[in-house]
Amino acid sequence: MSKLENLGWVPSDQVDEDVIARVITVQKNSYRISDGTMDYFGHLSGKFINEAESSLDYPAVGDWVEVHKSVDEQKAVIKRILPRKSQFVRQVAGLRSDAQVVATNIDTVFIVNSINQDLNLRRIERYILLAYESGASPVILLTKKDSCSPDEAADALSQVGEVALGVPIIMLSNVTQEGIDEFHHYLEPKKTAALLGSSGVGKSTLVNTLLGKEVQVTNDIREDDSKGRHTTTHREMFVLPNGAMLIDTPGMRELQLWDGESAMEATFQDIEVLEEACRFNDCQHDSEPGCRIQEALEQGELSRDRYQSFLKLKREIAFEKRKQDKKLQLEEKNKWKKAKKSRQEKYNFEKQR
Ligand SMILES: Nc1nc2c(ncn2[C@@H]2O[C@H](COP(=O)(O)OP(=O)(O)OP(=O)(O)O)[C@@H](O)[C@H]2O)c(=O)[nH]1
Ligand SMILES: [Zn+2]
Repeated sequence: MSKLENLGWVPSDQVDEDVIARVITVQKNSYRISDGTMDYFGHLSGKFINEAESSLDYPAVGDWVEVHKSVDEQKAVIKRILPRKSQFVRQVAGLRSDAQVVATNIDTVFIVNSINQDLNLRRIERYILLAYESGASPVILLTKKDSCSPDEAADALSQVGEVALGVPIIMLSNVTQEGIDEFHHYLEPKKTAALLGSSGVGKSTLVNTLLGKEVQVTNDIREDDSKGRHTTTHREMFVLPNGAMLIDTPGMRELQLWDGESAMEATFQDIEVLEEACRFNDCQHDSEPGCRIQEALEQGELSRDRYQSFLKLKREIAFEKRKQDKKLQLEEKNKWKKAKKSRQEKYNFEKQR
């Protein structure tokens, strides 16, 4: 068995495993990659940079890349990225619609919320949407079970169950360790997981108990900085003692929606069904008499908050899509301008001959 499989690689006869590695840390334009035996400093080949069309084409934590390794120097030239199974994309603030890939090839994403303070159903919906949009499977973790009464816990579970259709929900406590075993059950060897959730819900505490002190040290990277000193860089992808991988990168904490049309259907299956059942084809589900959505809202079958949240997310996605379309238009225009210029140059050149 190749060492790559310990990093989650699925053997394929189309790929030569000797030249494959996985990106474990990305810092600005420097990459750390691993082939399961050794870590390498990675940098992009000139061809790679030339051919990259957008920021989405650059390597991110979790990517499988084809490399040319130099074992002696622990360096590797990254030649291409293998097709991604899933990707989390973050938007970069600014006028132009631009995006950055935060993490890729994630099998399971844990949506972390604490039960006590601010259990926010709308935020959970949003995270489920993000998970589906990325291509990963969501699992919901409700933390700090120790800080609420059994009744409150049961209430939280039923509320979350209503918005998280078909998504596993685990309640746990880092203090009493209740539910931790069930959580571990979802961390499968050779599969990659990531944590998603607001600040303070207990993500770092979970990661620390998962890793234990010893493992964390081996997962840190020692490298020379520009002044020749050894500095320790925090690795962004860990191999857990049971062989599961965990991605913990700051970018995952700043995720926004990005082209989630199909993910909307998975997240709001109940509303999709109601919309389809509406007997008016082009119903705005606004005030039309006999509208199925309106009926469900009035009868309490569909909560008003959930419907509002659905509409809001839909608007947000439509807005993003318009922004992306504008960007595409602009790029098309530039391409055309370039082509026109080169035609002009060719013409001038031929005229001179
Ligand atoms: N009562 C209780 N407190 C917890 C539990 N888990 C974490 N905490 C506490 O909650 C606080 C925040 O936990 P962190 O693990 O730092 O939360 P985080 O999600 O990593 O937050 P950021 O690093 O800001 O994203 C800390 O004071 C923890 O001790 C739990 O299960 N029960
Ligand atoms: Zn309707």
